[in-house]
Amino acid sequence: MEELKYLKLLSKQFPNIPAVSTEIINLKAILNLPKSTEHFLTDLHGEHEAFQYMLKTASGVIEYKINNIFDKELNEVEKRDLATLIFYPEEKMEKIENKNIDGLTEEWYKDSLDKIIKLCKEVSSIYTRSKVRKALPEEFAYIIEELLHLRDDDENKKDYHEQITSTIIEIGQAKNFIKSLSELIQTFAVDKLHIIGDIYDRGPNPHKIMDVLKNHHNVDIQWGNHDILWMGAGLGHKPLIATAIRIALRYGNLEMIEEGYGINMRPLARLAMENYKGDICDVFCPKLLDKELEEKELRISTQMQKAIAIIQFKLEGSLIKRRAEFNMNEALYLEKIDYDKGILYLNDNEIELTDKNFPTIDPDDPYQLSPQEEEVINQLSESFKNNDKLQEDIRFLFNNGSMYKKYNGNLLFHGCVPLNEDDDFACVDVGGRRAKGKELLDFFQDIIRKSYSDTNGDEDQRDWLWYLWRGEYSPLFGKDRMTTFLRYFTDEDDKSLYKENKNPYYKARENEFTCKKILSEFGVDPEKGHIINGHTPVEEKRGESPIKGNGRLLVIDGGISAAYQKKTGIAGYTLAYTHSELRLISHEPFISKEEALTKRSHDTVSSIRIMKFDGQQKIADTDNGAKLQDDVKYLNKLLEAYEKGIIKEKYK
Ligand SMILES: O=P(O)(O)OC[C@H]1O[C@](O)(COP(=O)(O)O)[C@@H](O)[C@@H]1O
Ligand SMILES: [Mn+2]
Repeated sequence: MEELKYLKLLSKQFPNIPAVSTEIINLKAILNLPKSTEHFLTDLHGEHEAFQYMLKTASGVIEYKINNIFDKELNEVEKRDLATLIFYPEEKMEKIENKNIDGLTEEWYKDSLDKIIKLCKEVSSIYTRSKVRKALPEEFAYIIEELLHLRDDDENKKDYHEQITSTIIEIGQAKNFIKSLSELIQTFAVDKLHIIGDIYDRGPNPHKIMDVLKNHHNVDIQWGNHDILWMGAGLGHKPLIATAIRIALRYGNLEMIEEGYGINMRPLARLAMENYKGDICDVFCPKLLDKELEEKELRISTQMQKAIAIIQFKLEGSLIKRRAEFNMNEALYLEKIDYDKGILYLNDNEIELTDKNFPTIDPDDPYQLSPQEEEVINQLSESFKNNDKLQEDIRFLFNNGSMYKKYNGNLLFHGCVPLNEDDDFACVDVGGRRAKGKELLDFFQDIIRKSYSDTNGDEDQRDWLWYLWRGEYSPLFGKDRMTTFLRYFTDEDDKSLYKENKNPYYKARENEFTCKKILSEFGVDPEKGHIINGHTPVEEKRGESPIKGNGRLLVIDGGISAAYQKKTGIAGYTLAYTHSELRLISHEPFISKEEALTKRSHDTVSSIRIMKFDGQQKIADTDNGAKLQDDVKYLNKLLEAYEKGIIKEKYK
């Protein structure tokens, strides 16, 4: 009965036998198309240019195609020229124009258009006509569609094709065409983009990465700890705002806050100058990566970092006291200090502080903000909450992100599934109950969504975002503690004070057994699926492998973040999942767009094949394919109902 009701509903969309039949034929054809490419990136950490490059090149997929199609026809330099024209069409054309006396000749345009059209045909060939049509730029949709559907061997249409390209050149539209077609190639080369977390912090341009993601045709995000930090900050959570600003100052990225988001930092600068005047506080000096600051600017920025760090520690202290269930008393440092002597009493140890200047701390009430600190953080909180760009960015993160994702037989998450010392799922007290494994991640996901949708701004809910940033059982953080305070204020020979211990997950994931257990817990086939992780830079230099658990788990954070490249020795891994293989790609550090444009040889990416499929993976083998197959099943039933007269056909 239920089924009949459903079929009747379906008959509104497909009112007669020809309509149902057309749809069945259409869906069956789609199921037979090759699976489109998925591209996995992680830990972008504000490195907008490197990210753009990986995206534009589809981690080597485009160069790979150029190699295949133009194998004999073009030499290495010509192939690279074609590749860079597709990656950076405007800049590349400008370069050639400036170099050649004749500028861009008609012959050059013709030749380039021909090659680009050929490549575009190839990358779009795995999609249905209707999907291709939807991706076309409005202004040239009709012409591009014509060009893409002309067959190379159709002699009759050869003149027609040539006529189109020469007219494009004649009417001065060749540049625009090359640009549009290049963008199309980039769009078609990768159908689905997965970002396994950490878009924010350390690098200079997370706000620009967000703009790219917001415009992407098909992206999902698995939240990282640094994203949660900004999502909470955007909701006005003060300890998270203080942390986000502190990290921006630490990495010399004030510009991102002031210009990228247009947040006024003058009140904090004033507070810093008034309270920390003459304070040397070297440890608060920004880690400058590629720019130099003037002496005065450097001093102010250093003092600002200290000022906001103290605000952060005070706010965190109050939060830890308010939320006993977070179990973080260990981090209540400010009340364990003898301010006259400058000594920290920690677990029976007396530790001399390296910096004893705490002008805004009242030893009797160390977590109390001074009136000026209070004013500054309130003003910052209002600026964050009322900032249109930031609100747009975090809305996108809340709406398009999740704690984990199951996609085409793989399990994607940023950090870990917390385990205990016995390598079992850690059982954690959360929100008045105990949860572990998938249930724990679902709990967090739920609370994150509520923290956004609950417009009354329940502070208790938002504290969980802070917990996810740095709590012991946070699947996004995956360490037992965060030792920021100790790293700023102590300098013991014994660096164990600073040690942040990773959750047992990070050892256990070396075992195939644990990986399979986790895959099963999340309902993913343990024999075929993979866990795909970010978060911990793979130290290739020290011989660490990104492939763990006998191939069941892949860590693709090799450090796109410039700040981590010394440690890793490379510039990150990405993963491409095509219809024929799963391929892990290791990248050399990205220097600059300029260098990418002038390089004469092809990209120095090396790749490891994780899995090669027998034959070709079809759409029928994907999650979407399963849904389509289900649709076909019901359409067949509808067809039968029409044939048997159970449901009456309608014709207009
Ligand atoms: O190097 P910094 O800026 O002090 O940051 C270190 C902090 O970042 C973290 O590594 C977290 O960031 P990641 O997710 O990028 O690892 C903390 O564990 C650590 O306390
Ligand atoms: Mn992380």
